[in-house]
Amino acid sequence: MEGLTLQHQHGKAKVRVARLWRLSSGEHRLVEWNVSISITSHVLPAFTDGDNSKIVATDSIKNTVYALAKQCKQELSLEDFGVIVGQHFVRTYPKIVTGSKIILFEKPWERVSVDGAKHNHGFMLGSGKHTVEVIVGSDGHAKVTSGIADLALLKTTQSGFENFVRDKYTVLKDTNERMLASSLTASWSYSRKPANYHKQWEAVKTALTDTFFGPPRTGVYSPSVQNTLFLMAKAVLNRFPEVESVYLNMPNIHFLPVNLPTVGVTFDNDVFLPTDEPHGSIEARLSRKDAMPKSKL
Ligand SMILES: O=c1[nH]c(=O)c2[nH]c(=O)[nH]c2[nH]1
Repeated sequence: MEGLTLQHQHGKAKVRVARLWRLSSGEHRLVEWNVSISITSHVLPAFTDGDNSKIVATDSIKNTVYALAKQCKQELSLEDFGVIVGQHFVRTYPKIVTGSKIILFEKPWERVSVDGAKHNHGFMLGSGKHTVEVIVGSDGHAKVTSGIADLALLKTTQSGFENFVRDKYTVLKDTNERMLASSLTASWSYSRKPANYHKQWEAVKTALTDTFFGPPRTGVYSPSVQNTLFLMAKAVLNRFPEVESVYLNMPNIHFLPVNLPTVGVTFDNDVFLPTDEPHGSIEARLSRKDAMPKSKL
C-alpha cells in the first residue's frame, strides 16, 4: 500500500422491514421501514489480501435489522431505531467497527377512518416519506438528521413571479396569478435530542406546510419559490431551538396554461397542462450562524 490510501465501508442497502405491534386495546400500530447500513471497520486486509477474518458479513448486517426490530417491544420512532442499529455495530465490535451510517425511510402508512372513527387495523398510503440519517462515531455518539422526501404540495392561487432578469431568450411573462406545485424534500439536523423524535417530525412538517399554504381562508402570497422556501426554513429554525440547520429542495412543478383558441379554449386560469419535466430546481440550506463549521464562515 506504499503511496496509496484506501477509504472503504460496507453494509447492506435497502433492507425492508415492517414491524407490527398489537395493542391489548385491539389497536394495531404498523411501520414499514427501509434501512441502509454502512459500517467503517478495520478490514483493509480483506481488500488488499483477501483476508475476510474481520468482515462482519453483509448478510449478518441484514439479519441484525430483523433481530433488533423483533427486540423493540414497543412502537418507536424511525430516528430511535436508526440510533439502535447504528450503535449496535460499534458496541458489538469495538475492536473492528469504527463507525456506522444508517439511512432510513418510513413509508407513509396512515390509519384510515371509517364512519368518522379511527380504524383499528386499516391503513392507506399517504404522500411524503419520513427520512432519517444517523451517523455513529467510534465513541457511540449518534448524530441524527431527520427529513421528509417527496411531499406533494399544491396551491391554486396566491403565487406569482415578476421582475426577473429579461434577456433575448426570455419568453416568460410577469404574473401575479399562477398555480404553485412542488414535491418537497427537506432535512434538518439536531444540535440536541428532542423530547420525542416522532412528535418533533410531525411539528416540523406542520411548520413547513403551514408556511407554504398560509392561513386557510386567505392563504399567503408567494413572490417566488425561493422566498417561500426561505420562509419555510426560517419558520423551522424560529420554532425549534434544537434544530441547527434546515435543507429544503423544492422543484417548481409547472402547470402550463392551455391556450387553444381554435377549439374555444382561451386561458383564464382554469385549464392547465400538468407536467413533471422539466421542472424548476430550487434548493437552499438555512443554518444558525453559530452552528456553521468554522471552515464555512
Ligand atoms: O418561483 C420561481 N422561481 C424561479 O426562479 C423561476 N424561474 C421561472 O422560470 N419561474 C420561476 N418561478
